[in-house]
Amino acid sequence: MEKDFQKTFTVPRGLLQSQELYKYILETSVFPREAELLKELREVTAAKHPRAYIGTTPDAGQLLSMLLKLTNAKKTIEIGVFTGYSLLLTALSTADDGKIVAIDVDRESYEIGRPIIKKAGVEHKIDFVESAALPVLDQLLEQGNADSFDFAFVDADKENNINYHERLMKLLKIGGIVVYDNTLWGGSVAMAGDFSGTVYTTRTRDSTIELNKMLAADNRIEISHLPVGDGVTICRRIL
Ligand SMILES: C[S@@+](CC[C@H](N)C(=O)[O-])C[C@H]1O[C@@H](n2cnc3c(N)ncnc32)[C@H](O)[C@@H]1O
Ligand SMILES: O=c1cc(-c2ccc(O)cc2)oc2c(O)c(O)ccc12
Repeated sequence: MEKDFQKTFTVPRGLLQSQELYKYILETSVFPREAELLKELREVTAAKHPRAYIGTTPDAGQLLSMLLKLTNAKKTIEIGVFTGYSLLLTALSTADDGKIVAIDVDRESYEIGRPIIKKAGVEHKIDFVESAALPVLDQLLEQGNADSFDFAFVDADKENNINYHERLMKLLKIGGIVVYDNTLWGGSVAMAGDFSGTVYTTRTRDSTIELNKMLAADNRIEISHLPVGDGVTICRRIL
């Protein structure tokens, strides 16, 4: 259990004071409520993928699921699929006629989780696009999808988040939600120093700091920045 925990979670303490507290939250409030197929997907990822730790954490996933249900989201975008944890969770949290445009440069990782998505009976909601995300977002805009999406989850190359944000501000409806993952990047956003040679690279730390400043100053959105998982920022488009 301890070894699996270390392998799956990059920041074994999450962002909390102690590993015990993070484990307490997971074991008390998250794992007992996690859908069996999500658990299975997490386990298959840990067994088959050497970088299993980059998957969305189950506590952040639980928040995502709550937001999708609260907003009754139907038309959604996911940027950064990996093996499909947040994608399956989105598919399970939206109505049967929900649609998800799921974008990732890496189809091989998606294929690890796909049999479980099939087994869950939700594959019909998913349009997986194997591509870099920026041109796909531009294409969606050119094809007349402005102001039409209810929800977006962004969890890919953190250096492009500011570029994704500009496109998403056009693609989302007023009232639509975009959630950014990793907005505290292991706590490094508030630490001085050089993170090169660690998972928390300096380049990504610096672009996360830029993103956080930009989101805080953007009057088109309301935001809530939370220390869940690796840091999650919820933005609601208001203009
Ligand atoms: C952190 S993982 C996503 C985790 C996923 N949300 C989950 O629940 O497991 C980041 C993913 O972003 C993808 N990615 C990186 N750069 C990308 C880009 N420019 N466009 C689309 N996907 C990209 C990577 O291939 C990787 O699968
Ligand atoms: O350590 C990581 C790395 C990533 C990552 C790497 C390469 C890409 O093209 C995209 C993302 O993402 C992570 C992540 O989302 C996370 O929650 C923890 C760690 C990492």
